[in-house]
Amino acid sequence: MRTSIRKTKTMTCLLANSLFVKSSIASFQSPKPSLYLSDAFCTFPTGFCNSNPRCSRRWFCSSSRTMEWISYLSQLEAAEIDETLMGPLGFSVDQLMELAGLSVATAIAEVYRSSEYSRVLAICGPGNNGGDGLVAARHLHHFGYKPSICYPKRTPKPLYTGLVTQLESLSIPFLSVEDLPSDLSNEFDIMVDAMFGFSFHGTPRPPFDNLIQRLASLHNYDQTHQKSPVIVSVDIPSGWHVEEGDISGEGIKPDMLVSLTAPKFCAKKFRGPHHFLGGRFVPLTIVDKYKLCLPPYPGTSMCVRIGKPPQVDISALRENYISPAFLEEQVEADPFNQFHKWFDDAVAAGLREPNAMALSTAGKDGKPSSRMVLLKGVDKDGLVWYTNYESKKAHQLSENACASILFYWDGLNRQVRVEGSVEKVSEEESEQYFHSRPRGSQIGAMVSEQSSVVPGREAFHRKYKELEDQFSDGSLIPKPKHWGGYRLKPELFEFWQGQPSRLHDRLQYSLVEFITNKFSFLVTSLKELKIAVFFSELIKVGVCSRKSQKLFHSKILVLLLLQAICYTEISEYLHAWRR
Ligand SMILES: NC(=O)C1=CN([C@@H]2O[C@H](COP(=O)(O)OP(=O)(O)OC[C@H]3O[C@@H](n4cnc5c(N)ncnc54)[C@H](O)[C@@H]3O)[C@@H](O)[C@H]2O)[C@@H](O)CC1
Ligand SMILES: [K+]
Repeated sequence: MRTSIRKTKTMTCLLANSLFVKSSIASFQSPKPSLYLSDAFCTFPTGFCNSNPRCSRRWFCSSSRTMEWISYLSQLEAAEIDETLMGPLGFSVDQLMELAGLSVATAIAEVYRSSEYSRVLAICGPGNNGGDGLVAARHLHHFGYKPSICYPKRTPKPLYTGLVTQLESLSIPFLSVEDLPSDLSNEFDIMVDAMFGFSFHGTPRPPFDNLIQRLASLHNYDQTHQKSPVIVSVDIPSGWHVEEGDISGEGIKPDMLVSLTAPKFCAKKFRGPHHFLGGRFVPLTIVDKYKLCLPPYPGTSMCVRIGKPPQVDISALRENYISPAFLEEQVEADPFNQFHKWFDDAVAAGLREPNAMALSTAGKDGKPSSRMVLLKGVDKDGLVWYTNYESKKAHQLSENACASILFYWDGLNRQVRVEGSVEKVSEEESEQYFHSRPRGSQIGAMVSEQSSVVPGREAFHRKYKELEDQFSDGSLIPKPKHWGGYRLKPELFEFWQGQPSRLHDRLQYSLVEFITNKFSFLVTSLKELKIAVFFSELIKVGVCSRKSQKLFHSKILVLLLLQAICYTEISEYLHAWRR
């Protein structure tokens, strides 16, 4: 496709503009919602509670930040579980420590990006809690952070000396207590408190008493609105009573607590914004024996947030996009090739569902609707997705066959907008794709009466089950008449690359602009042709010399040639468009 490319440097905040929320929304009177069949993209969230039927130790806590049903352990139980894991259950301390430290590092990385919080100080104690801190520091190094370690009471066991050697081989600096800068706030963004865990008792002895005090006093900076490092406590905020919490009220107030195995009783007193659970190794025997209620871990994650995420000031949410410049010289002449290039980048970056796109349509009333759908094909003819032909989008497209598609690839700071006209794909194409889908999805499409109010999930599931039984012999599941694909034929592509300070790069390919440019060329050249013909007529009647006559003839020839090229380009384009 031949198109014109236009580049716009913009200083507006593209996302903030489009996501602006009106505060008057609260006054909107909503009737009781009906249960609708959802659009294809939406996946049902997996339950958070693993609903252990054997769980009787539910903790109902009034704190809005704490999960209502999670189990908490006493100091004795924590020590017992530790012994059982490393005794009859066959775990080694190295294994558990590695998984615990990895959980801490992943929880940190989930909340505090290395681009903003790179400088980490891990203060490690003499026991296993200190070991977790050493392991977490190693993983954080590999995640792109710059950790330093303060490890004043080293344990001369092979496990710990090995961890130290591993860190030294990565050139991670070890700082003595004396070497620590007098103002920790200036030097570090994250303080990992890995001094004491569930075996702590009494009051902290030197040098940890002083180190704990220094961490506790960091919060004074908050009060003076200076930037202070965030504190991440491993398993227990060091110095807190394992069950009673911060008895004096003057202890460490961590911003993040990563409870390991299960939270200990003191965690009920945690008031920071980020409470995570790590240590994804608890076997069912332990769950049963201690009647634990623990949340399931999402996907392959090593940590899970427990407690509500903090309330945020939406207006303060902003990202400074750091990405390479996106210049005209670098782009493909054909927007489809450019799209493929960026799509491949999104796949290579491991982004989840890079084919997820927001589809916006509007019916004859002009009121737009958007929803996420999945791109299922792209070639020179356009972009294809499949859906229910009785859905709202289908209804709107029947009234107004134009749509806008938006891809947002977060990890790459990229957005692609595609606009154009839409038509149904052929029945054969829909049939072919329908039968390539998993049988469950094929039955789902038969069950679905999308965008209609359903009596309830029960009826919906019953129908699914009936059809599943009907086709359990593996026979061909017929494509429902109301199911098929759409193809958007692009008229405009806009590629957006986020840049620092909102100086984003946008490159636009516009077919309309291409045609407009070509026509304006034709009009100008026709005018010139008329003038040239007029003068060559004058020559015929002897008004001009023979020399000028030759000049006008060659001009006429050149103009005719250019016009022919222009006509060919336009007809090629129109032909491609009508395909
Ligand atoms: N399943 C589990 O039980 C797991 C436990 N792990 C970690 O292991 C921790 C428990 O480890 P440990 O049992 O080694 O104990 P800690 O790391 O909690 O601390 C024990 C050390 O602290 C010293 N200590 C205790 N009270 C003190 C005080 N008042 N002043 C100065 N020093 C004091 C002790 O002499 C001992 O050297 C957990 O909190 C957790 O971080 C993880 O590594 C993996 C799994
Ligand atoms: K700790």
